[in-house]
Amino acid sequence: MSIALAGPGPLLEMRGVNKHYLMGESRIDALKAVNVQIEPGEFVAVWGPSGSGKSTFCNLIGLLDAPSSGSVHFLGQNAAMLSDDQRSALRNRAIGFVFQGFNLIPVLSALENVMLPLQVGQASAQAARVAALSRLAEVGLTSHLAHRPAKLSGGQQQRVAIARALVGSPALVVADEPTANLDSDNALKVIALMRSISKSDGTAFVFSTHDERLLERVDRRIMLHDGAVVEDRKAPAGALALRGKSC
Ligand SMILES: Nc1ncnc2c1ncn2[C@@H]1O[C@H](COP(=O)(O)OP(=O)(O)OP(=O)(O)O)[C@@H](O)[C@H]1O
Repeated sequence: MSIALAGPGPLLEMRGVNKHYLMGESRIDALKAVNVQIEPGEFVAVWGPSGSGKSTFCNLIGLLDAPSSGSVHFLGQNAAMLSDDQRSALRNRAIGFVFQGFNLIPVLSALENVMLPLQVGQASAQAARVAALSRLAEVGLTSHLAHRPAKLSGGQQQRVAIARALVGSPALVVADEPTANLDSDNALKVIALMRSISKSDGTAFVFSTHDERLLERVDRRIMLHDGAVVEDRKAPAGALALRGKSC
């Protein structure tokens, strides 16, 4: 069950967001005048060429970084109005992350990796174990609970990472290039898995990719070019239901 919105409105909103980085004397405009709303349960790809701003976009919607100007609103709250502690608490409670390099802890088993976010959040070991077992079953890894990451394939490691992102029942999962280290078969499987969980749990997923083949599997695609949104398109009604059958 996902966390409910405090009131009516989108799950996440970027309003007039600009983000620049300073590199010595030069300034890099990584995002320019971005206005985007993400609704609860949406399954969205952010795509574009290298350097177009996808990681910057993911960092901002995950409340990992702040815009240079404009604002990011999550669950009805302007992230800039929160203290660092409040922002961290909101992020820990309501946002899950999946990374390109999986970022699992090598000395922990699959089960322990998935339990960890809840244990850091003060849940009892028993409650963390129950939730982690359920999420690992959801990603089809019940038979690999005791495996350490090195004993898992790339696709299996990313499924553990997805289970870990979901274990706290977030409202939003942000995945920055989750398929970049996977072969095309595993990439399609990981996207199909994320989409199926998004539909069954009502969790919004936003993932970045430069792989156009994955765009057929999403509800909505947002294209970035040189930091600007140049396309924001929803899939035609019914198209995904047909495609979903072949996932
Ligand atoms: N911490 C940083 N300091 C300086 N410049 C940065 C920083 N992070 C990103 N940039 C620059 O901002 C622009 C957007 O980068 P970003 O990583 O968001 O793009 P991307 O689409 O994710 O690229 P890729 O697909 O190669 O990962 C690029 O020009 C990049 O060099």
